[in-house]
Amino acid sequence: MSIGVIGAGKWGSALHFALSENHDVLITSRTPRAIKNFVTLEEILACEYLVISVPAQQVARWLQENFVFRGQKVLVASKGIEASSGRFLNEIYSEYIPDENIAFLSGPSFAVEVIQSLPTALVINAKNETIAKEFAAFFPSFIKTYISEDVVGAEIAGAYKNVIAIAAGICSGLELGNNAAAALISRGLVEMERFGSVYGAQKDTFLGLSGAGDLFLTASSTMSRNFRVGLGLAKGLTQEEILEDLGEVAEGIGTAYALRDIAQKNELYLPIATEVYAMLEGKSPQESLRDLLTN
Ligand SMILES: NC(=O)C1=CN([C@@H]2O[C@H](COP(=O)(O)OP(=O)(O)OC[C@H]3O[C@@H](n4cnc5c(N)ncnc54)[C@H](OP(=O)(O)O)[C@@H]3O)[C@@H](O)[C@H]2O)C=CC1
Ligand SMILES: O=C(CO)COP(=O)(O)O
Repeated sequence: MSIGVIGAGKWGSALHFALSENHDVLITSRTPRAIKNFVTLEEILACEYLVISVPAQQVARWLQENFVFRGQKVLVASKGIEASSGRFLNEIYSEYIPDENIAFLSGPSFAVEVIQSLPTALVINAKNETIAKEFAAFFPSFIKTYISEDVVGAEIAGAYKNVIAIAAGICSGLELGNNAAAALISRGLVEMERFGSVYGAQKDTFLGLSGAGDLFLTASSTMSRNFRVGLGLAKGLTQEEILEDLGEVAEGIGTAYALRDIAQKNELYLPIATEVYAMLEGKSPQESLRDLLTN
């Protein structure tokens, strides 16, 4: 049995660390690194189990240019919706990997805490229960794992909470208070669930680790990159300035563009996501938050 991680960013590296507790795990990335067990992509693709942590906006291109399906079982660790097409990750991956071979990771999990072996709970979501259980068994004891069949629900929850986290960061940056933050986060959860229901997602997914759990984590902490994007917008910084400062991926940005497009095409009411999109496009955060929070 062999396991390989693709993408040595913050999350891929943390997952590599965690999975290595009980297994010999290989890792690769676009940029080579002098770390233990770092190998070529070709070697990783020969593994039986793959964990892929390539940012959502790059996944389609990465698969097209690099991926060869040889019957591997794949755990997708990214969270986001493709901005250019509005496609969910499970749709993008389905062109390369059959449903029975793929699982999606969700739940509240800052990489910096996983890398310190702090207690964390994750959900492995897959249509094929056997593969979900196989991946769940690889995690060390400090990571409690759950399994679920609600792939689309987990995916939407994980992607959407990043957009709400941006809004929460703006709310905090504008010093609108705890009442406003609680209103925004709870309305955000309702908005995520309502959006998910259009795609057949289960309500319970939004009430549990993948939804409320991950939303509460990211929408209330400066450890979240997406929350920090919100803080930057509240200061009046542009998207470009914020991203340069951050130096890491903030999936809520691309996902806000994707949601705005999906909302327009399908006439869906997504008030918070639509305002986040508008602020990313230059609308005043004060005006947006007033529109969201007051009569
Ligand atoms: N950080 C966290 O706490 C968590 C993150 N996630 C999700 O994991 C995913 C990855 O995030 P994270 O690792 O934190 O992000 P980082 O910004 O730390 O790293 C992103 C990595 O993606 C790689 N990358 C960027 N562009 C490409 C490309 N075109 N082709 C191939 N690889 C590319 C880079 O590889 P290289 O450096 O080799 O160039 C980089 O290391 C995101 O979807 C995020 O939402 C999920 C849960 C927790
Ligand atoms: O998804 C995450 C934690 O579960 C990480 O969130 P950020 O990308 O906002 O840091």
